[in-house]
Amino acid sequence: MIIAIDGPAASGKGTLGKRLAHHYHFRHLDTGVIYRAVAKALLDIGADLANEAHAVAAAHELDPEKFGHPALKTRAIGEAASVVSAFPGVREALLTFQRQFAAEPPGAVLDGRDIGTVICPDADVKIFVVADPVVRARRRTLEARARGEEADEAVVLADILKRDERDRNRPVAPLKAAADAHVLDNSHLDIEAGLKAAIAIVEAVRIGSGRG
Ligand SMILES: Nc1ncnc2c1ncn2[C@@H]1O[C@H](COP(=O)(O)OP(=O)(O)OP(=O)(O)O)[C@@H](O)[C@H]1O
Ligand SMILES: Nc1ccn([C@@H]2O[C@H](COP(=O)(O)O)[C@@H](O)[C@H]2O)c(=O)n1
Repeated sequence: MIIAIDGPAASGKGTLGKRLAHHYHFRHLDTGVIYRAVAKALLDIGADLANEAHAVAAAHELDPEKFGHPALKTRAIGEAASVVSAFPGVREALLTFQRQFAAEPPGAVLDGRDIGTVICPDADVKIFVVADPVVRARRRTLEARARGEEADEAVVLADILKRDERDRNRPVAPLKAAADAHVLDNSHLDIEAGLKAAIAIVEAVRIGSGRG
């Protein structure tokens, strides 16, 4: 089974994806870290983020062993990732890795922006996670502060809105819900309640498809 989770910045995709994968004993891939890793590789060597050829080369040279690097979490890398992810060549370079990850048994949960629309259009279950931007900014600010970073909620909100705008309006693989996605608004749900709602969606699909 493949579960595709998409949604805007800081909507809780990764948190939900990780927990859903744990619940079903599936593998989990936060695809945002891949684009963040491309951005970090470019920033580390002082390359111009606007240069598609450099970004494509960096995408081809990625080392998945480094996807857990804590520096990938920063706001600056998220912003840079949003710039390089708009290059069609970068997305093309990363397509096979994501599809191969999704195809391996026993099942996979992938979260990102284009999982249900481009990477796994035939996913068994598609969930589009949303939350009020102010709620998302508050959660992200608390998360950064818990890591010991300074964070201003208004700046975080502006950053989230800017990134969503860019991700929604790029010509290739824009952020959007697949036509057959289930929208899950967690603005007023805690993490456990969000997980429960997602499991209910997955189970309804399994029962409907005769696999329950
Ligand atoms: N339902 C929830 N209730 C409260 N906090 C939540 C909930 N879901 C996620 N969070 C918190 O919100 C923050 C953002 O969540 P998360 O990193 O999962 O979002 P994301 O959509 O994966 O972000 P990104 O855009 O970076 O991929 C984290 O601090 C997480 O713990
Ligand atoms: N499937 C995806 C996942 C991410 N992106 C881009 O990367 C940026 C960072 O992603 P996070 O999930 O870690 O916030 C994001 O703003 C997107 O531009 C993507 O294009 N496709």
